[in-house]
Amino acid sequence: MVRNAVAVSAPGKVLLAGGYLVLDREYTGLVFGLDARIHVTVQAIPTSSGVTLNEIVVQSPQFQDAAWEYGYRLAERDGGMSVTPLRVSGAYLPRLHSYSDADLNLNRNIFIETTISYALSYIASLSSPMISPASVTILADNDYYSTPASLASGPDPVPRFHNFDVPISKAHKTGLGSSAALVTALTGALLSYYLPRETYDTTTDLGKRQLHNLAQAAHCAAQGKVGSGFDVASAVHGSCIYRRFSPCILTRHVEPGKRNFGSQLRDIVNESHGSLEWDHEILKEGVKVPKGLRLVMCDVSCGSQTPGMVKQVLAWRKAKPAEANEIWTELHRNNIALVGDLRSAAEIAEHNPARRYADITKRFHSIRALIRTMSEKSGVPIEPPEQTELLDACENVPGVVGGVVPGAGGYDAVALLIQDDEDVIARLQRLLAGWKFRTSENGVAGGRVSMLGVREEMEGVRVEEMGQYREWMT
Ligand SMILES: Nc1ncnc2c1ncn2[C@@H]1O[C@H](COP(=O)(O)OP(=O)(O)OP(=O)(O)O)[C@@H](O)[C@H]1O
Ligand SMILES: C[C@@](O)(CCOP(=O)(O)O)CC(=O)O
Repeated sequence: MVRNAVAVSAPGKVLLAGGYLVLDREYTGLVFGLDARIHVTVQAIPTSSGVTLNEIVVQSPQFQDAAWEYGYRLAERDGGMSVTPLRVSGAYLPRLHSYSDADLNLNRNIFIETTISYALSYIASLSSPMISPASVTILADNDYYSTPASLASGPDPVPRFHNFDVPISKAHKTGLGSSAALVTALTGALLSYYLPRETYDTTTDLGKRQLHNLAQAAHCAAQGKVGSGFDVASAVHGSCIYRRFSPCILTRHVEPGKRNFGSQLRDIVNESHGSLEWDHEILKEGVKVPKGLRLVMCDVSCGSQTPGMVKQVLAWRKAKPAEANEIWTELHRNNIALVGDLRSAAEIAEHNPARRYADITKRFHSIRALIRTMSEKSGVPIEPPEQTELLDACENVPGVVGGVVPGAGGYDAVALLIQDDEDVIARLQRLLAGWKFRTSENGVAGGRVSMLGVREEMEGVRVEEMGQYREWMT
C-alpha cells in the first residue's frame, strides 16, 4: 500500500514564568510557543533506492553528516518495535570495523531513535504491525541555532532553512527547545503517516492528547529523566498555562524490547486498561500577549548547564523547605498575576503606553526580585549579576516593557516584552550590538548577546502542506 506523504511542524518555547516551580504539580508555568518550528516530513522511499527491508531513513539536510538509517522488527513477547541503527551520521555500521561503541554513541541521535521506537511500537500495538519503509526529513527554522553574524547582516537574504554546514553536535543551540519540537513533530508525522484518520488525527483534541502523551513518553526516555514536560506540552498545545503530569505515569513501564512494552505503552498513551490517567493541565484561555506588544528572545552566547542548576535548586528546597516554599508561594502568586496583567493591558482603553503597561513592568520587577532571592538563597546563578545588568539596560530602552531570565535562567538567554515597533527593535539591536559580558566570579567568559527573530505564537502542532518543503529535500 502506498501511503500519502505527510508534513507536521511543532513550535519552540519560552518558559516566561514558573521555572523550577513547574517541576512541582502544586505550581504552574506560563509558557509561550514561538514561531520557530521544527518541520518533519514522512514519505514512501522511492522504489529505485534499493531499500526493500524494514528501514526508516532520516535526514536533517541543514547539518553535516546528518543521516541515520534504522532497521525495525517486532520484538517477541509484546516487546514493541525494536529499532536498530544501521547507519549513524553518514557512516554504515557493518562496514566500519574500527567503529567503537564510543563513536557509535557520539553519532547516534537518541531523540530520533527513541521517538521512532516509541511511535512504531504504539502504531504496531493499535493496528497491523506491517510498517512499510519510509523516508523522514527534518527541517528546523533557523533561529534554533545561532547563525553567523556575517550571514545575518550580509546582503543576501538568509534561506528559509539555512545550511549550517557543521555537524549537529557543533551547532550552537539557542535554547528554544529543539528536542521537544523535534520529538513532537516526528511523533505526529509518523502517527499521521501510518495510522488511519479514525485512529489518529492531529487536528482533534483527542489526537492532540494521544500525541502529547506519546511525545512526553519518548522525550523523557530520550532524555533519561522525567522533567516537567512544559516544552513538549507547548510543542503540542502552543502557548498556555501548564501544570505538569504526575511523574509516576512514566516511571512504571518496562523498557522497549522487554516483555509487554507494546501494550504498556499503548495503555499509557490511551489511558486505558487501568493505566493511570494523565493529570496534566493545559489552560489556553486568557493566555495572550496584548496587541501592540511582542516577545523578543535574546541569545546569550555564554550558556549554562541546566541539569546541574535544577539539581542544586531542588537540593536546596529539600534542605530548607520553609525558606524555599515562602519564595515559591510568592513567585507563584506573581506568575499568575502576570497573566492577569497581560490580559488587562489588552482590554483597557488607555493610549499612553507607559500607563497602559505600568502594571506589567511592575510585575516583572517583583518576579525578578523573587528570582534573585531564590538565586541568593540557593547559591545558584538563576539571575546572576551579569544578567541583572543586561535586563536593566534593556528595560531602560524606551518601548521595552520588561523582561526576565526565562526557564532555568543562568547565562543562556533573556526574554523581553516590548512594544511591537521597528524603532524599539532598532534601539534594542543597537544596545545589544555593543554589549559584552564581563567575566564573572562564576568563570563565565565574556560572551555576546544577539536578538533572535522569533516572537510568540499561540498555535501548537500543525499539519503542513508538503509542497512547501520540496526544494529543501534531497
Ligand atoms: N534539526 C535537527 N535535526 C536532528 N536532530 C536534532 C535537530 N535539532 C535538535 N536535534 C536533536 O536534539 C538534540 C538537542 O536537544 P537538547 O534537549 O539538548 O536541546 P534543546 O531542546 O534545543 O535545548 P533546551 O531544552 O535548552 O531548549 C540534538 O543533540 C539532536 O539530537
Ligand atoms: C528548570 C525548569 O523548570 C525549566 C527549564 O527550562 P529551560 O530548558 O531553561 O527553558 C526545568 C523543567 O521544567 O523541566
